[in-house]
Amino acid sequence: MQSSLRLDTGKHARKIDATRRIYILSFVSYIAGAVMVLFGFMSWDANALLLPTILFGGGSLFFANILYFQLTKQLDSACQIEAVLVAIFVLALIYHGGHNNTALYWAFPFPAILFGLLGVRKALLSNAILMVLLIVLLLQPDALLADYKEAEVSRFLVSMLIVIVVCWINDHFRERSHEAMSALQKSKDMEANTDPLTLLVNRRYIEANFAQQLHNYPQHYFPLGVVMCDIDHFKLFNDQYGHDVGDEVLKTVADIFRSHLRPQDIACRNGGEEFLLLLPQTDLEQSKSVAEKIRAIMANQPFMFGSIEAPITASFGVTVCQEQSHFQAAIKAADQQLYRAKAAGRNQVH
Ligand SMILES: Nc1nc2c(ncn2[C@@H]2O[C@H](COP(=O)(O)OP(=O)(O)OP(=O)(O)O)[C@@H](O)[C@H]2O)c(=O)[nH]1
Repeated sequence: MQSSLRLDTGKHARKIDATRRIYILSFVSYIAGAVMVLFGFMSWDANALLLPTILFGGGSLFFANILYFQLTKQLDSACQIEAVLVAIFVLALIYHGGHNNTALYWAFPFPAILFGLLGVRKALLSNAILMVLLIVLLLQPDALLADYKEAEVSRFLVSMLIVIVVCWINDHFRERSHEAMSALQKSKDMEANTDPLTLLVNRRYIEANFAQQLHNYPQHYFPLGVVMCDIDHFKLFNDQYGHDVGDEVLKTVADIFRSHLRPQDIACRNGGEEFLLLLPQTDLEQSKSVAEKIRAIMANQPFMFGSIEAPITASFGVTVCQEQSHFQAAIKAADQQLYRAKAAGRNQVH
């Protein structure tokens, strides 16, 4: 029987995070691409083609990458390609010096862009690589086309380092707080969907989450065996042994479901001493034989608790559901079958 609830808690958060990355990818590609092409025109000089080439080339590659993303929807690869483009562009621009040697100023937004595109760990690594390459490049002024002042270079490197560290701290704790919030939400959802006594799912889970699963993935579920199970004469048991011992019976019954149903089957505490078993891809005949197996296990294994040893039996109503729109009707039909099993003398499957 399924041991953990299938809840869509994290899915929504992941979707929002993907949207954030798509915004950054689009912003960098379209805006930075357009700015680079514009600067390419502005710095056009037939005798000095390197800077316009860097700018036109960079701009076109950014446009090509966003086109690649639009066509393939491969967000991870598009972000990784974008990060490589960003790094190459920064290095090329700093090597050249840009217009009037102003290239160093343009490097400052890129650590934040890398964090936005790649997530904390990969961004930290790529920023560290970028930083090392910048240091190697800038500490060999003779190898550069640009002409930076010594004081300018040292202040640039220190400020870049500060920007990277601040971005890293910011993103690291943003990610940690998201993880904590999503864990909290998950545990709240689990609590709301679980019966605290038996730790089986409750009716709320069936009506909200499971019904949605049926809608989303009908091929995984239908035909769906629907079994309603109710402990016989439970009131008498409670009256004779006390409510606490009755609780132990409910827990024992839940353990029987956990040990004897398949991982994909779902056992729900429907309320009181009534349970609903949902058996994916199981026809009526198979569902009846599952119910019969559980009935026999319960009937042949007396309930033991301390010095108490008492027989426990249950009655079962079985039906099968073929499509989502009949789900509630199938539960009702299983309930009517259960009523017949009770009326026919209990401890039986109908
Ligand atoms: N111990 C315990 N008892 C519960 C719990 N929830 C419901 N019950 C009891 O379950 C009993 C159900 O009684 P009835 O609905 O009359 O059914 P029954 O005695 O099992 O009789 P049949 O279903 O006709 O066989 C009631 O006495 C409820 O108090 C619970 O969480 N713990």
